[in-house]
Formats: sequence, structure tokens, C-alpha cells
Amino acid sequence: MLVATDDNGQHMTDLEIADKILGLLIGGHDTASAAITVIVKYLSELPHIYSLVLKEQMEIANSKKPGELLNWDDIQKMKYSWNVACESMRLAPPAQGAFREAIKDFVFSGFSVPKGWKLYWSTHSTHRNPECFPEPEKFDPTRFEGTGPVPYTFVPFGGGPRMCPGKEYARLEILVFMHNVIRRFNWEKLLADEKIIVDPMPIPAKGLPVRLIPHKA
Ligand code: HEM
Repeated sequence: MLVATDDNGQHMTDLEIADKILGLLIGGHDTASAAITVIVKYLSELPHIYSLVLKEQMEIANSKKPGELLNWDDIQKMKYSWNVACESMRLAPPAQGAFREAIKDFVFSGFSVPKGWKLYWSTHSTHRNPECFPEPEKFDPTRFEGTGPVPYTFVPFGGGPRMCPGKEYARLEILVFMHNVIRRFNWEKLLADEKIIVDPMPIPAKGLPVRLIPHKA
């Protein structure tokens, strides 16, 4: 960023560099941490889903030599776990939406949107639209099996040319976390009705305290 220039050879100002660094820290850290937190929450509330994730992850763990690290092929095998992560991000998307500018006049749902207008697309309302996701309140990872949701309906990472460039890294972070926690522990929430607050990401109001229960050897 210190050496990058625009088309006119101008460097970024200190303020612009600080803005980019903060954007990357928040965009790269808080999003994945919010996703992991809601996955932990749903897995404690849905024991049948927990069991299926555990089964998948133990098959991978048991195929490794002692101390052998996860590799790319192992990540590709975590299909059910990723479906669970996706369903968690559908119901509690870390990013609530993003802005766009209309590049031409168009009509949407009876509203005329002129070229140049700024728009905000909402992850939350898209993910809860029953036309895109039947029974939208139901936690159902099978929605992501086969070809999965139609394009631009499941948008936790946005869509199009400005889609999140950290998506694959986030997938890796989330799956490696799920693997390492679930193969060691079950867990139970300590607060039954903990509220989720969105500020700006969905986070349990009291930090989701859980009791970890190690698996028997
Ligand atoms: C679960 C984790 C994450 C979620 C849910 C998420 C979500 C999003 C969303 C919704 C956007 C806007 C996309 C659009 O406008 O179409 C975005 C943009 C962005 N994300 Fe992520 N993100 C995650 C992780 C990360 C990570 C790990 C990084 C970097 C290490 C990252 C870096 C960025 C950057 C730089 C942009 C701006 C892209 C642009 O404007 O061209 N994100 N992200």
C-alpha cells in the first residue's frame, strides 16, 4: 500500500492506508469470528446435526497418522460440515449487506431505480425469503446439497465482481476450527435464551459461554 499508485501516479494518503488496514482487520477477522460463534451456538442447540458433523470429522481424524496436520484433500471431504457452516451463515449472516451503484435505469418490484442511484442489498432479507429458501426459519443443511441454492440467493460473501476475496480463506479458517474443536469436545450453552445482538455482526449478547465436555478416550 505504501508503494501502490493510482492511474495518475498518486500514492495513498496516511488516512487512506489506515482506512484500508482497518477495513481488512474488521472484514477479515470479525466476520469469520462471528460465523464461528454462531456455528458453535447452533451445534450446541442441534445435537443431531452435531453428531453428523462429528461423524464426518472423526472419519477424517481417524484417517490421519498421530500428529499429522490437515491437508487440502481433507478440507474437500468436509462437505457436510461446510453445509452446516453455510446454513449457520444463512440464518445469521456476519455481513448484513453492501452498497452498489446502479449502472443503468431499471425497475425492481415496481420501483424505478435510475442510473447512478446508490443501493443497499440485504443479506438477511434475501436469506429469509421463502421463495429462495422454503421454511426459511428451519435449520436445514441439506439445502446446500447437490447444486444448492440458485445463484445470488445465498450471499453471505456477496456476489459479482466485488464478492468477498477472503471467501476461500474464511472457509479454511471455519472448517479447520470445526475439525479441531469437534474432534475433542462436545459442549453445552450455559445461557439457554441468550439474545443475539447485531452490532454490526450477529454476536450472542453475553459472549456465548459454553461448558466444554471432552470426548471419552
Ligand atoms: C465468514 C467470513 C467472511 C464473510 C461473511 C465476508 C463477507 C463479505 C461481504 C458480504 C463482502 C461484500 C461483498 C460484495 O459487496 O459483494 C466482503 C468484502 C470483502 N471482504 Fe469479506 N467476508 C469474510 C471474510 C473475509 C476475510 C477472511 C477477508 C480477508 C482476509 C475478507 C476481505 C474482504 C475484502 C478486502 C472485501 C472488499 C472487496 C471489494 O470491495 O472488492 N473477508 N466480505
